[in-house]
Order: sequence, then C-alpha cells, then structure tokens
Amino acid sequence: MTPPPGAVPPVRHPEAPAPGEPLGTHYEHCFGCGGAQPHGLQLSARAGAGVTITAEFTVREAHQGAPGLAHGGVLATALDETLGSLHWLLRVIAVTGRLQTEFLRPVPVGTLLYLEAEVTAVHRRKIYCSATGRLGGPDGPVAVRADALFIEVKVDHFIDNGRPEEIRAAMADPDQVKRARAFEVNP
Ligand SMILES: CCCCCCCC/C=C\CCCCCCCC(=O)SCCNC(=O)CCNC(=O)[C@H](O)C(C)(C)COP(=O)(O)OP(=O)(O)OC[C@H]1O[C@@H](n2cnc3c(N)ncnc32)[C@H](O)[C@@H]1OP(=O)(O)O
Repeated sequence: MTPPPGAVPPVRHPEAPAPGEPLGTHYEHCFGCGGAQPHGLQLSARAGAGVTITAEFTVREAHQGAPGLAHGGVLATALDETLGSLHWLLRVIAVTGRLQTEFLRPVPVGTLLYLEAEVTAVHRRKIYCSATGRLGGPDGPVAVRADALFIEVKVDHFIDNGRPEEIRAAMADPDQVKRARAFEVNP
C-alpha cells in the first residue's frame, strides 16, 4: 500500500466537477451508489478541493450484521464506493485492487456515516488513496478507515467481463454510454 519510488502526486482533471458539486451515480444498479438498489447504500458523494471527495451514507436495517449494528462488509463497501468516486476527479476509470480496512468503533443503525477520501499518489496505472468514515458528521469520531490501491482500466474491462444481459442494457442506455466514454475521449 506504500507508493513506490517514482510515484507522483495526483492531478485534478481540468474538467473535474467543481468542489461541492454532487457526483451522481456511475451506474443506477451499483450497490454502493445506485438509486435502483432498494437495499443498496445509496451513498451520495460530492467533489472536494484537490483530489478529495466527501460522501454520506445512512445505515439502514438492511445493513445490519449484529443486532442494531452495521455489517463490517457494508462499511467496507461504503469506503470502497467513496474511494471509487475519487476517480471522477482524475477522469479515469479504476477498479479496486486492494482495500485494507480498519474498524475502530461500532456503527449503529440510523447513523449517518460521513466519509472523506483522497488520492495520495499515482504510479502508472496504480492509484493510491485513503478514506475515513466518521459518526454523525464531519466532526464526529472516526469509526472506520481504509487505505486502498485502485488500478486504472479502460471501459472494455466492463464490456469484456460483465454479464452480457447487463452490458447490453448499459450499452443501450445513452446516458450510461456517455458517462463511461467521457472518461476515455477527454483524457
Ligand atoms: C458502455 C458500457 C458500460 C460500462 C459502464 C462502466 C462504468 C463504470 C464506471 C466506473 C466503475 C467504477 C466501479 C466502482 C465500484 C467501486 C470499486 C470496486 O469495487 S471495483 C470492483 C472490485 N475490483 C475488481 O473487480 C478488480 C478485479 N481485478 C482485475 O480486474 C485485475 O486484477 C486488474 C484490472 C485490477 C489488474 O489487471 P491488469 O491485467 O489490467 O493489470 P496488471 O498488469 O495485473 O496490473 C497493473 C499494475 O497494477 C498492479 N496490481 C494489480 N493488481 C494489484 C493488486 N491487487 N495489488 C497490488 N498491485 C496490483 C500490478 O502489479 C501492476 O503494477 P506495475 O505497473 O507493474 O507496477
């Protein structure tokens, strides 16, 4: 998880969403951020300054592991999704290669988890980043944190590997195609 020698600081893309701007979903059926997943996290992220993101996710009953507490895997999903959203600011498509999580405090159902993430370094296709999740809001105690390594991919990664039904549907949706291709035609 430590960037190798030769890693460079991340560069915010000139056409990245402005600080404070909501990012919207990258795919309606995404378990992390999609609106079409009733039990999904429906996490909403906003661009921050530099190559940073903030996001919010409210823990619901469907997200329990122990009675009244969020499942650790769901919290890891919230961290993964927030870290994944950072790539809007670099305007590259990237997938998680490694995700190292720390669970510092239990997170009760009903909690708003306030997440912050930043890209720390880039080395060729490797993007190093970290995130924290706080209870209740930006001043709350840190409950979860993660360090991650994302790997840049082209849109063909999804076309070649996704189940054909969903890929066909995504390719038939002009908004989805626009969202995906924008990353490649405006490097
Ligand atoms: C029109 C159609 C519609 C499409 C619409 C799509 C829109 C989508 C938009 C946005 C989507 C974002 C979704 C976010 C969701 C949240 C994030 C997730 O949960 S993502 C899911 C979980 N992750 C995976 O499923 C990855 C599975 N793994 C792989 O597919 C491969 O292993 C992959 C692509 C990660 C790497 O494979 P290689 O063959 O391309 O590349 P190699 O050559 O192996 O690696 C490149 C460099 O990275 C290092 N590397 C790769 N994997 C590593 C790892 N796990 N740990 C450490 N280093 C790793 C290698 O050592 C190499 O480094 P050196 O350049 O030589 O220094």
